[in-house]
Order: sequence, then C-alpha cells, then structure tokens
Amino acid sequence: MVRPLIAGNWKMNGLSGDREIISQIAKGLEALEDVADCLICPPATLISKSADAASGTRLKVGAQDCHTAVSGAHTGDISAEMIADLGATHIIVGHSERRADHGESNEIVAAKAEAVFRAGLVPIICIGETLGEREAGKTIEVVSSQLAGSIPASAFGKTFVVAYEPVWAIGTGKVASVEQVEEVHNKIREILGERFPGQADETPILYGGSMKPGNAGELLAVGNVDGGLIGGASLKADDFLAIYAACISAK
Ligand SMILES: O=C(CO)COP(=O)(O)O
Repeated sequence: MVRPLIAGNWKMNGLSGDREIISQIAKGLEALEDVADCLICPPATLISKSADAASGTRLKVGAQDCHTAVSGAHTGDISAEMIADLGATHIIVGHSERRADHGESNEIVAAKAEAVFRAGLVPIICIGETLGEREAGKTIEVVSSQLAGSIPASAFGKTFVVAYEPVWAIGTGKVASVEQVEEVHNKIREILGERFPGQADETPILYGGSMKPGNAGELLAVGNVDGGLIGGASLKADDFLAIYAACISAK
C-alpha cells in the first residue's frame, strides 16, 4: 500500500515572516491522524528557516529545483547536496513552470532526479500536458513520453514520487475532472508497473492543479491518486490542513 503524500509548492512566494505558516501547519498536523506524509517546498531562501520551524514535527520540508552537479562553477544554482544539508527530504524536479521558463527537457529533468537520488533525497518528478496537447487528443502520448524520459533508470529500487499536473489546471482554477484524472493516473500506474515491476504500487502518484479544500475530497478519492501537489492553497495553513484532512477521509 502506498502511503499518501500531501505536498505544498510555494513557488516564488514567501518572506521570512511566513515561516509562521510552517509552524501553523506543523502544529495543525498534531491534531490529525498520521495516515499521510506532509511536505512543504518553500523557495530556497526559506528552506533552512522552514526546516528549523518543522524540526521535531511530522511536517517535512523540500525544495523546488536543484542543479545536476554536486558543486562547481554554476552561478546562482544550488545542488541537491546543499539542499540535503539544510534538512530537506524531497526535491521537486521538472515542474512545468521550470520546463517552460528554463527550457528544461526530459533529459535535464532525469539528470536532476539522479542528482536528488545521489544526495539521498526523494525526487518529485512532474509531468503534465498543455491545453493544446489535451485538445489535440495527445494527453496520454505526452504524459507517457514525459514519464519515460524524465525518470532515470537509476530510479529502480529507489523511492520517488510522480506528480501529474495538467498545465492548463495550474493556477487557473480549472480542475481536471475526476474522469480525466483517473484516466491519466491509471496509465501512469500501468507504465510504472511495466518499467519498475514490484515498485509501482509503492510509488505515490500525486495530482496537482488548482486543488483546494472544496475539491480535494473528490480528487483524492480517485483510484491511483495518492495525494496532491498544491500551489496556491499551500500558502494558507488552514486550507492546506483542510486538504490533508480531506486526504484522511478519502483514503
Ligand atoms: O503547480 C502546482 C503545484 O506544483 C499547482 O498550483 P495551484 O495549486 O496553484 O494550481
């Protein structure tokens, strides 16, 4: 049985005072049943403060990206080892905003996932089709090829997470329907099963894209949805905790 994961992606939001949100989430978790992992990925500037605020609680802290190298002449970049050094446990790789804004290909995403494994952390590998690709009937084709190209062979036997985030549902308030989510998640599980036999049933597959307290229950109840990757609603402790609570009821 896969243990669900409710993960927040703060993107480029948050100043030092917002570590208070981390403390509120960590405290709120104490009152909720421990049936799912809970993670916040703040911007790199807040990882250290967030890890301190979450220390000794069930809340884990992660990062939103990393470089492929351990160290070296890469101005402005941060390695997976540096992120591990701050107390983080997970790193998001291949988010559609990085694929779009920084031209990250499947090959780069796979190399980043390898770097995350090398540092002993868990990669959250993101995939998802654009609106144009969905309208052209290419969703399964796109997701399958992203999955094949973005998960390195070295993932065999290692813990990793897949996040399905339809690009058209991110930050738009447009949520994928239960049927759309189910179709893609079933396909992802099938592909994982072919490529990583014996491991697919333990790999969490998250849905992301405008997940809120009001729709989390029905999305998290879909078969093969093992949690969520939450953007906007992870910036409010009450909303994020409500999504975690919805996960408890759904699982
Ligand atoms: O991109 C996302 C999480 O990585 C989803 O963002 P929203 O929840 O704001 O749509």
